[in-house]
Amino acid sequence: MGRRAKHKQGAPAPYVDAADKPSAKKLGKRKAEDEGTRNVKKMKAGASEGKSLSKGSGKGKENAGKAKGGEKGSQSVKTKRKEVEEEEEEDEDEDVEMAAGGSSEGWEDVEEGVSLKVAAKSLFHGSDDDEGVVGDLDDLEIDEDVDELDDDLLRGPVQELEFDSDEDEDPAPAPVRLKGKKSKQQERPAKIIPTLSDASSSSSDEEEDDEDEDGPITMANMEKRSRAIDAKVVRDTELDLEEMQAAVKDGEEDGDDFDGEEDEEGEGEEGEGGFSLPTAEEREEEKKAGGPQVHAVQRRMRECVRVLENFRKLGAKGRSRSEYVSQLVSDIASYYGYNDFLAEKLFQLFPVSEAIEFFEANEIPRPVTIRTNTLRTRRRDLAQSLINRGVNLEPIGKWTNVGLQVFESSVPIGATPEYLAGHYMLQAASSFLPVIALHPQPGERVLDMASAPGGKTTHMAALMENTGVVFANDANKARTKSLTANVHRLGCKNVVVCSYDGREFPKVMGGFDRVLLDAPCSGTGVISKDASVKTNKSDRDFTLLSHLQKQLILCAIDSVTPDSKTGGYLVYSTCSVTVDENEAVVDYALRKRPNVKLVDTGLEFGRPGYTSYRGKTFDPKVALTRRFYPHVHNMDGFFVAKFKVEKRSKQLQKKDEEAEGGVAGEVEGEVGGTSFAFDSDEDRPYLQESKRKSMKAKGLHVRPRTQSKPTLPAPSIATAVEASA
Ligand SMILES: C[S@@+](CC[C@H](N)C(=O)[O-])C[C@H]1O[C@@H](n2cnc3c(N)ncnc32)[C@H](O)[C@@H]1O
Repeated sequence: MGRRAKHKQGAPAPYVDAADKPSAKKLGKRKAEDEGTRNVKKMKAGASEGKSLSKGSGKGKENAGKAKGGEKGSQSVKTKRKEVEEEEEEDEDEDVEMAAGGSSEGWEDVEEGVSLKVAAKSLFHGSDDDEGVVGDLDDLEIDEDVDELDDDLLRGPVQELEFDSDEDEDPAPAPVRLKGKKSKQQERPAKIIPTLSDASSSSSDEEEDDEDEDGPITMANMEKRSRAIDAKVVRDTELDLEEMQAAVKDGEEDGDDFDGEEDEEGEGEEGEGGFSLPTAEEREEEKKAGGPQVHAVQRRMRECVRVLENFRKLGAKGRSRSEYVSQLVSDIASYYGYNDFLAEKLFQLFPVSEAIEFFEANEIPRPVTIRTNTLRTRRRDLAQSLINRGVNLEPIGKWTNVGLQVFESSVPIGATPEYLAGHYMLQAASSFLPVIALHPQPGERVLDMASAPGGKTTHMAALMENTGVVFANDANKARTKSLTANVHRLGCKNVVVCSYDGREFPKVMGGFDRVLLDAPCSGTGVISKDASVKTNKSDRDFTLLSHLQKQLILCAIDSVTPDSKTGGYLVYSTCSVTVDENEAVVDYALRKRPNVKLVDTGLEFGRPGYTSYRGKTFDPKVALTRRFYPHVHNMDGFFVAKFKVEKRSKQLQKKDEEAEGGVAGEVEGEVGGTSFAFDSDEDRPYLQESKRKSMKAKGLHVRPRTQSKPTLPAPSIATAVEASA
């Protein structure tokens, strides 16, 4: 609850409306195209006309005018939200529940499971630096499985949740009728981004495809239509990229930067174009008066984006860039419902206007997708069966041969006979990625170190054709129940479920050909499913999570046998977009384990990982990692890195053991005598800083710092471009 999608942004407009109202910016560049090809941004423009703050609207005066016209409301953002909430409650409650991953049921188990907490606590204490740790996992809200939809949708149909509540002729789980209010999924036909190879192979099919645009999807035309749609989305995406690069270039030419460090003053006139940045006093007054009005916030955000994109020309004299940034971040936080800390953290990841697109995309649910279980059926057979039941679906894209995107359904997609028979898994498209990257082979010995509820485990079992063995581990015993249930339902016979803290590997067991570490994380990539992330994450959570992830990744590396004849790989993934949980962890692993190297993920799309970020420089090979974003790829925010583990030279091994000193001895593993202790020296300043903050928050006396604060400076323009390449 408390999501802007619910309170401020109307349901995405149906196709036709959306076509009539593309964003101002895009209108100039693109002809109105087949609505089926519209990506998330285009839809958004039409869907939230007058409300959306997407890139186009950020620049379009037209929209600014509309927002101005709507300024008559006298309520604050919060009051306004509350009112809208009441109005919409009946219609949308179920919808939001679903979008949030419907996770309430799946998550209740998590609370019950104490094993993780106990184990984690003891392990933290066992580590080198537990004095510096001011909390443990008890205090952490780790994202555990919001990228998996299986548990949620098992208990309720996708479309049914979105239909009029008075359609009670078809109670769940019986099929619901398609008449009446359209589901959001119907209104939101955006495709998940395909690969460029899709585009090139499909051009000849496109015209034909247009002809049967309105006809039913059949097995015969399904692939073809999908390819054509994919191709158009690719074109859109390329245009978006061009636009973004042009915007960045403009900024460069104008001396604009994204690092926020060079806090120069603007040259423009204060009040130019009817907008003037509030002073500190005005902001204070606004706060006292109960916060800004919703339309005023919208307008101010647009104006700030516009100014920041061309600061030298548009920034008011005497006002600094950081004042605009600070105003914008504060408005983003109140408008989208984030705490200030997280709003700023996420804002810093992108160039200004792209940041708004990211926040906007978090308000829109991602497409519903399913993964064919090839142990039980073939995708074309599954698609046919579901089409016969009234499900409107298409293959996700060329990059997966098992995924289907569900657009609408007259039956509960989580309770069809095919679902119950294990023919498919309800699974976010992003969740396919780490398994594709790991590429497990038949006959191998594989470890899924943090596996519940088993979306990726069962995918791996299928790729291995039920041969070899997958050890599916999860520290949370309660969660292994749903994991076991999925393993059974999908007919995986090569899976062994176990429950250890991942940091106990390879002591428990080692010598794996491949390891997947789909790490516990903050979930900043799945905010559209779990809006609680917006407010429940603090600086300290990220410090603790990053620390845990670094410990886990070293254990995962040491669990891989470099002697593997077929493998020797580790894939590290998270459903988070923060650098601390991704590139920083990967870079740490590279430094601590010289016997591993990053290799290409084999994924055909995704942005390269940051090699430098806010003053921190990572190994250049970190560019081989891949980032996925809701606003770019129309899938959950995700991160994937693939490592090849090689033999350690005796010298290196000795050196490492010496460097790790006594700590290595504490938890020495079984595999090849390799040490796998976590060396947390480099985290110590961060942990200490976190402790300071926590003490301050409690009103305790804090001694002055002995060393400088471990903060990272803002990103340079080069970094921003690099990240968006
Ligand atoms: C992102 S979820 C995994 C989702 C899973 N890979 C899938 O595809 O269904 C992260 C999981 O890590 C588990 N976890 C948290 N801390 C852990 C630890 N120290 N060792 C092992 N598992 C842990 C959580 O219980 C949670 O199930």
